[in-house]
Order: sequence, then C-alpha cells, then structure tokens
Amino acid sequence: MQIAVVGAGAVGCYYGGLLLRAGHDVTFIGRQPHVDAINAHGLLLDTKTFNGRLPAIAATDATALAPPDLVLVCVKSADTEQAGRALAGRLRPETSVLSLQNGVDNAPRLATVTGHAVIPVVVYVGSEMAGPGHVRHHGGGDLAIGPSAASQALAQTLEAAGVRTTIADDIDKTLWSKLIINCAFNALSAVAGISYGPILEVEGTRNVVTSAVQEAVSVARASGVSIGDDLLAHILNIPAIMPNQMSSTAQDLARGKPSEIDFLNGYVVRKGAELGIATPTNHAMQVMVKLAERGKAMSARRT
Ligand SMILES: NC(=O)C1=CN([C@@H]2O[C@H](COP(=O)(O)OP(=O)(O)OC[C@H]3O[C@@H](n4cnc5c(N)ncnc54)[C@H](OP(=O)(O)O)[C@@H]3O)[C@@H](O)[C@H]2O)C=CC1
Ligand SMILES: CC(C)(CO)C(=O)C(=O)O
Repeated sequence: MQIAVVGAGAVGCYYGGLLLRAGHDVTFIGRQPHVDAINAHGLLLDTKTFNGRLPAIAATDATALAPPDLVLVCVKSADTEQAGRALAGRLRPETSVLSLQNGVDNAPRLATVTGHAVIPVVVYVGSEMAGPGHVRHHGGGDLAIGPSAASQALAQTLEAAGVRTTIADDIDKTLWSKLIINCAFNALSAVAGISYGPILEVEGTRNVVTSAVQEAVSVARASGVSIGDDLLAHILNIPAIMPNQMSSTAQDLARGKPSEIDFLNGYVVRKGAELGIATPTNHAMQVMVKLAERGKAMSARRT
C-alpha cells in the first residue's frame, strides 16, 4: 500500500515505521533534519522489541507525493490546517485519511481544508523523537479508529503491522474521554514540571482535577456526547497507573515548543462559551500554560 505520513514526528514515525516494516511503501513528510536523516540512513525505529534502520523516503512537502492509498496526519493540532492544505490535489476519492492526533476537532478541521472525509483516530502510545530520523517507543501503541466503510480493512492493515486496533462505534465518546484525561492532568503536569505520580498528593489538586473534569464532562454532554459517570474515578486513578508520565504539554514546554493547550482545555473553554457552560478551571489551566509558554519564550530571547 502507498502510505504518506504527514508530520514525521513521534507518532508519525512510530506508526509509519511499523507499516514500513510490514512491507508498505511509506513516504514521510516532515521537517528538514528528520527528512535528511531518513533519506540518508533510513528511519531508526527503536522499540522494546525491534531496533533497526528501515530504508524510507522522506520529503519536506507533499508536492512530490504520488497519490497515496492511505494518509496518516500526525502533526500537532495547531498545524492541522497547514498540513491539510499541503495535501490538496494529492488525494484520490478512495484515499483514506486518518487523523492521529489528540483533541476532538482535528478530523473535521482537516476535512474542511482538504474537502476529503477524514477518519478520527485516538492514539494510545508513548513515543518521542530521540534525534533526527530516530523514533523511540516508550509503551502502548493501541489505536481506536472511527467507523467508516474503509475502517475494517484499515484495522486489518494496522493489525498486520503489529498495531492493536479497534473500531470505536462511538468515536466521539472515545475522543472526548481522552480529551478529558488531557484536561485533567496536562496543564498541571506542565506548569509544575511534575509527573503524574505525586500530582494528587498535593493538597487541593484532587479538587482542581475534579472540577476540570466535571466542567469538561458537562460540555461533552451538552455537545451530545455520552460520557459515563465512571470517567472521573478512572481519571483519578491515572496517577497510580502511570506515575512516571510527564504530560505531552509538559514535554512541549520543556522543549520550548508551543503546546496544544488551546485544543485541550482551550477547546473545552471555547465550546463551553458557545453552549453557555462555565469552565473557569479549564480556563485557568489554559491561561497558566499560555503564561508558562510566554515565560519560556521570553527567557529564550534573553539568552
Ligand atoms: N507523542 C506521543 O506519545 C503522543 C502524541 N499524540 C498526539 O499526536 C499528535 C502528534 O504528536 P507528536 O508526534 O508527538 O508530535 P511531533 O511534534 O513529534 O511530530 C509532528 C512533526 O510534524 C512536523 N510538522 C508540523 N507541520 C508540518 C507540515 N505541514 N509538514 C511537515 N511536517 C510538519 C513537526 O515539526 P515542528 O515541530 O517543526 O512543527 C514535527 O516534527 C499530537 O496531536 C499529539 O497530541 C497522541 C498520543 C501520544
Ligand atoms: C499522557 C496522556 C495519555 C495523558 O495526559 C497524554 O495523552 C498526553 O500527555 O498528552
């Protein structure tokens, strides 16, 4: 299968790498250092069970791309429109486009700019770029893909490449459940520079997390998404399940990269405003992260 990965980063190189290893023809669209490293030495796929270089083709834009059968869009949420616009004219009607991104609105935003149907995917992986063209897998890897006429065949392709894949009948619920987890912990982990393990030990955190979750659940339900009553208990147990996890927002801040906070707590705030639901805790979390980003940028300019 001809596959294009748009966003040769932690997620794109991990899933693209597994598909490459399974024999597919994968082209990685990414930034110059990764593109140069992949073209020169192959993609270095570094997982617990496989560590090796896989010959691959990479490019900094999609202009040279032959129309693919499958596109995995794996850019951060702020880059969705730009990535989508770059695909214009390169998609055949039968091309499947998957959005492997956090947040709940990337697939519709991508569909708007490409004029093509986009299947949302919830990604349960921990991976990072350890260097140019070098993806390191830390754990997990399951995908939940939205239902579509192509989803069964796509799930089979992914399974054959070693990716445990389910088709989520209620993909909105699955997307929102992940979003609400992100709303609970990402900002706190980022602003404090703390992993999840000790987060609830600090007095008051449990109340703040509960409030953020309750607001987000209210917004989800008012948007027509049926979130169960058990989600809060699950979320409060996450620090015990992944004590060493730093949120992706914390990792973005540490790297001096813009975070996705406007598409996590920020999305709940925007949607809440539309629906007349107050979201002060999510708003405070969004603002704290924006301030921390600003602080980082200012100190980087001073050095
Ligand atoms: N990493 C993880 O473990 C997980 C990530 N996710 C989600 O997956 C999505 C992707 O995250 P992740 O892989 O970590 O992000 P990365 O930043 O590692 O990868 C995205 C890459 O795409 C590049 N890029 C952005 N726009 C374009 C473009 N138009 N053309 C070519 N390259 C582009 C980025 O460059 P630059 O940085 O220069 O902009 C970056 O190198 C996010 O929504 C994230 O929340 C979900 C679960 C786990
Ligand atoms: C670690 C996890 C699953 C929860 O916050 C995540 O998705 C993130 O950090 O963005």
